[in-house]
Amino acid sequence: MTTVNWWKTLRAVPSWVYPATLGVFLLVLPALQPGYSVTRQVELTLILALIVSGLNLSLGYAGQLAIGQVAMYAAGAYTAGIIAVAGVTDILVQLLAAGLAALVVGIVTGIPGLRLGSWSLAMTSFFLVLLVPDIVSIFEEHTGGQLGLSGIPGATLLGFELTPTHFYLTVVTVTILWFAAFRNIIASRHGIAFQVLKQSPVLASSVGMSVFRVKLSGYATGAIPAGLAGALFANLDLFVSLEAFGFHVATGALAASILGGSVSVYGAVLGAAVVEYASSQSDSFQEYSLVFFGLFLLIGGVLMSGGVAGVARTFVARLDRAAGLAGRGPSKAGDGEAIHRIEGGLLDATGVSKAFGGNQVLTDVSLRAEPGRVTALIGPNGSGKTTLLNLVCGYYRRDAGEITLDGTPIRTAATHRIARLGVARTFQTPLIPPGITVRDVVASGRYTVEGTSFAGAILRTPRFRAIQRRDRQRADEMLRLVGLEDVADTEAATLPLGMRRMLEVARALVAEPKVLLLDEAASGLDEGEVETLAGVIRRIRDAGCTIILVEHNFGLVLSLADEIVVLARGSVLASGTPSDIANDPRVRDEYLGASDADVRPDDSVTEPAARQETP
Ligand SMILES: Nc1ncnc2c1ncn2[C@@H]1O[C@H](COP(=O)(O)OP(=O)(O)OP(=O)(O)O)[C@@H](O)[C@H]1O
Repeated sequence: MTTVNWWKTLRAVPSWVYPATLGVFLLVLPALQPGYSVTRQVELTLILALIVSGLNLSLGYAGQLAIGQVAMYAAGAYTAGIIAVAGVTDILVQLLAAGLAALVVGIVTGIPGLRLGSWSLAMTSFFLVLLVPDIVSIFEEHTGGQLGLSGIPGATLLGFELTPTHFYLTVVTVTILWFAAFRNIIASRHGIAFQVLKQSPVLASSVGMSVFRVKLSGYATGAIPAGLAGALFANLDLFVSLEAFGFHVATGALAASILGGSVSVYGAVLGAAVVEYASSQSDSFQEYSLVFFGLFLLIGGVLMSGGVAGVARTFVARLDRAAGLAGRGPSKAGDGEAIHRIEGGLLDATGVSKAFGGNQVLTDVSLRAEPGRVTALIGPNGSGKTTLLNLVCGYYRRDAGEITLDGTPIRTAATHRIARLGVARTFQTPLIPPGITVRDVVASGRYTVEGTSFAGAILRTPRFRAIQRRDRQRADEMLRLVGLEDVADTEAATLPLGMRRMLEVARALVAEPKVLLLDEAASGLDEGEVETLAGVIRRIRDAGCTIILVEHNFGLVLSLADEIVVLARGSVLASGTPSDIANDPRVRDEYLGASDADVRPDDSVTEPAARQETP
């Protein structure tokens, strides 16, 4: 068998089989009688892996810079220890209580940290770790203060005392179950939502996500495994002391996360294994642990971009390419793809004004976009086109004027609520999150269509599976529409600009919006790509969608638009049909900048003379 065939055989095996094999090996390990030190090493590694996985979830996937996992670990350990001393020795009850305690700490500290924005969460979580000794001292009577919490009775399960082997099996089982849950979350739309949010809150809200809720759910969910780890730790030595929750542990967890690859599920186990093994090897490692952790951070973060998991992914991608398993190139935009009827909405902006400080960007601008029509918004650079789109989407608050959708005023400035009303958009610079496939990028546009819970995602309920199937189906339809079905499994961020622009159109369209805002969707495309885009826009329009097209490509505008609104210095200079606009001398002077440009409606695709590159 050649190397290529070996690789193809390995890749044909479902990816969950590899971690499952490791899980089974750890479960049968006691039968090999490995000795106390090995089982203890495995237990400590898995406890650390649980903490690190929480960090991967909140920091790596959801992008929340916070290192409070150690405080949640402490909350879990003390909760389990205290209730055990009080007589509740059942490990299941302790795990539940510890997970809940950690979740509460995550929510209570996450709300102010995230509400205040910027670096607040990082600072809050930093102080949280500093607060642990004080809180332990305040409740000294229960926690044992500086002396530690001793006298914890051995754990039981449904009335039976756990032997050391039983306890080892409990640690392995809890870790396997959590990692299965973690993997299911990451592979679900919630995991994709975290990555969308990490790429850009603006993008997240444009597909209807509440940025605050998604951030909080990422941060708080990451607390749960730390709490479970705490409960297991309390039962390991039946003693809990402050030493286990210091900064060196927080830094060790961070080092393990970065070394294993923070944007990965199983990288947490790998990173934890390296850190735990190194810590157990010598006393000098313990003494200079911060220096070593710093080294691990450098190796994982700088030398190996994305840690060991990142290196492994690159390696796999290379072997896939060599074996011909990578996606094919783009196909022709699918003329045959049936596009559903879209209920377009009537978008009416009246007398809209907006100033940034002393800079009056829009003055008394009105625009009416109707279903089944393309309304183009054109004008020189800086005339306020994108600002108007941003006011429609709720990114900015208008100073004056009214914007209505089907007669209902859009009063809220919450972008995700406006997106849920049926307003979708693309961006001047495509916003495509790294690390997710083309299909998942499109499916992320359906985040608010048919809600699914975390529990549904973890347990893979029939409802969750049905919604996931529909997400994939609709995403594939959109990909066929824009001609990207052959690259559906490719990492989206690696696509060239033209394909990323098409991808944004597919993502915006997948939730069947009433109004589609296209912000310079043809910018940077070659002639063939512009033609493909024009075909797609016509089909969306014919399906009934309301389209507002901000575009510098005057030829494209003339060939596509049913109505054109020309902005100049923040005011409407002219509006009318393409031929009205093409023949309007004011437009030719102001916008085209050449009275002899002689642009006719049937002109080929050309850039206006006044076009300057936007930064
Ligand atoms: N958040 C902001 N803060 C301050 N000024 C802003 C902001 N957003 C836009 N502007 C200003 O508003 C004016 C209009 O910008 P806008 O991006 O809306 O123009 P545009 O017509 O879309 O230009 P282009 O064709 O280059 O994209 C510019 O002078 C810009 O500097």
